[in-house]
Amino acid sequence: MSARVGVVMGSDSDWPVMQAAVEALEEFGIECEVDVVSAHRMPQEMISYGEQAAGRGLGVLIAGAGGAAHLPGMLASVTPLPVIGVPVPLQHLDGMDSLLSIVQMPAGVPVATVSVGGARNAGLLAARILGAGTDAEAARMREQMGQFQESLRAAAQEKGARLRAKRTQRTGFGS
Ligand SMILES: Nc1c(C(=O)O)ncn1[C@@H]1O[C@H](COP(=O)(O)O)[C@@H](O)[C@H]1O
Repeated sequence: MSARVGVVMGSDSDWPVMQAAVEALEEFGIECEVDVVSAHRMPQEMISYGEQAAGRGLGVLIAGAGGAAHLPGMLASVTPLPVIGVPVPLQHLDGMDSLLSIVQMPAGVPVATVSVGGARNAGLLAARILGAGTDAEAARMREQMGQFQESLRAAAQEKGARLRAKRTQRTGFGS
């Protein structure tokens, strides 16, 4: 099966953050490809990657970058596919630079931006986008997403139960 999601990043130094997107996709059995594609450092290759992505069978692009993070927006400008941007936090500015560079896109060129370092949600959002189709793959994705959401609900309930149990264990003054 060919890759359905392209997970690209400005540098291999982004991988510790971006691998969470790949892990989420793998949980959903979604084939993905991973590469370094930089708008700043390899502009021609970046344009080719974006222009060819849909024709190669990809359905969603996840693009992570740090600092002056132009990669997600530039990819969005040359592909009709949905692009999810992941602001990667660097040593300075706590990722605010990455976040603002990705999220403040001009009208007409949308990038769905997740939180700073939010690569896992980027993977989950890609799964949801693929699950919005009308084919069998989409139906399978929706089914699995439902199960995943059910597991979230169960985990949250468990947290509540733990908290309540902790409070009822309190004995005496000041405990
Ligand atoms: N923001 C971009 C782009 C781009 O947007 O084209 N290309 C590389 N970078 C970012 O530079 C940071 C430092 O990269 P190095 O670690 O290679 O110096 C990375 O977070 C990368 O995403």
